[in-house]
Amino acid sequence: MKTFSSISNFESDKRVVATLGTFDGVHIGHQMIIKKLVDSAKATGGESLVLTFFPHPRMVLKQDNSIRLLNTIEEKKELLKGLGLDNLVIQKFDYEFSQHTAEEFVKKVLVDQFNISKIIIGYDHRFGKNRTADINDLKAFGEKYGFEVEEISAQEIDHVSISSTKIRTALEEVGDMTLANEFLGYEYYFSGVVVHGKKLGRTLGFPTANIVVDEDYKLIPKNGVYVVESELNGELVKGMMSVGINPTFADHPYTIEVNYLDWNGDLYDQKLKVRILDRIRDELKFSGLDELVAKLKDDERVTREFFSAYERKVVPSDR
Ligand SMILES: Cc1cc2nc3c(=O)[nH]c(=O)nc-3n(C[C@H](O)[C@H](O)[C@H](O)COP(=O)(O)O)c2cc1C
Ligand SMILES: Nc1ncnc2c1ncn2[C@@H]1O[C@H](COP(=O)(O)OP(=O)(O)O)[C@@H](O)[C@H]1O
Repeated sequence: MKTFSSISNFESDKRVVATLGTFDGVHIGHQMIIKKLVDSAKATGGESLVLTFFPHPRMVLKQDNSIRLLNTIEEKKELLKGLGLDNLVIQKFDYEFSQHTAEEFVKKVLVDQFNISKIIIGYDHRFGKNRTADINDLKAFGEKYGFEVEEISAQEIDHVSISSTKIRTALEEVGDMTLANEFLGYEYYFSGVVVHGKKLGRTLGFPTANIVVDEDYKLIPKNGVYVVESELNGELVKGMMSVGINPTFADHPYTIEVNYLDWNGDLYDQKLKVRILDRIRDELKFSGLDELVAKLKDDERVTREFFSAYERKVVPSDR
């Protein structure tokens, strides 16, 4: 897969089958669209292309920096590459770009720059300045400029009834990993670097790798305790993760910490990828360390039980 950092950098001598959107999460609804795109490009001897925008239009137009996204740009690249996409164009979405009228966008970008033979798009897609144009306008432009428009119907989209917003809400408000992972079609994951903590974990018999996530816009599920898995030095390792402020300790900062089961070694400064499989419980405030350690032992038991019954319904992202 080739990645382009702007529309104007794109070049290809083949005609292109394109789609556009944010594709946050690259969930199974998105995967269906990308599959159509890749198949259609193969069938016509052309190349597939996804045009995506970064930062998220909501961050720019509504100046809403509180929005957390399911994927970092790096993750999106990885997921789209795995689906066999030929070209990913990441256009900086800024005020200037948002001012393109629908026809300017179609002519300058889709026709002159991408030379599309076809665009595949959802029935409810709106585009251009102030989102004024819809699929019927796009079809009219298609006739004018000579490209096909393949509409993804309401039935096809509603059939899966999945949206990035639903997944974000499930993770942020409930911590519902089962629903999120089912909708994503892969196990939700994040990456980050292991930093030094308070060195308390080891004294409790549960050392925890404290992870600082790569991008601050990456959505981390609601505070609580989770079953996770990582590859450590090439070995698949089970773990339990605590996300939150650890209320047992006064003024504890927000941390993301993983205790890996049956594993011992130094993880400082390593970059880890953590896949989140299930939620165990909310964070609790304990009366003392004994009570905390008793609960950690219980969490460990729950984690082991989870794995002994776990049947993978979805593929891990990197396999
Ligand atoms: C699986 C797991 C669950 C945890 N649950 C809680 C909790 O409910 N309440 C709490 O105050 N701390 C909780 N902790 C955090 C520990 O109390 C402790 O702060 C941490 O393991 C030590 O941090 P350190 O790496 O900075 O030494 C949990 C830790 C783990 C690994
Ligand atoms: N099973 C394990 N799970 C997590 N980290 C471990 C494990 N065994 C050893 N470690 C190491 O111990 C560190 C965590 O120990 P801890 O006492 O909690 O220190 P810190 O407060 O710096 O995180 C990890 O960063 C890692 O280098």
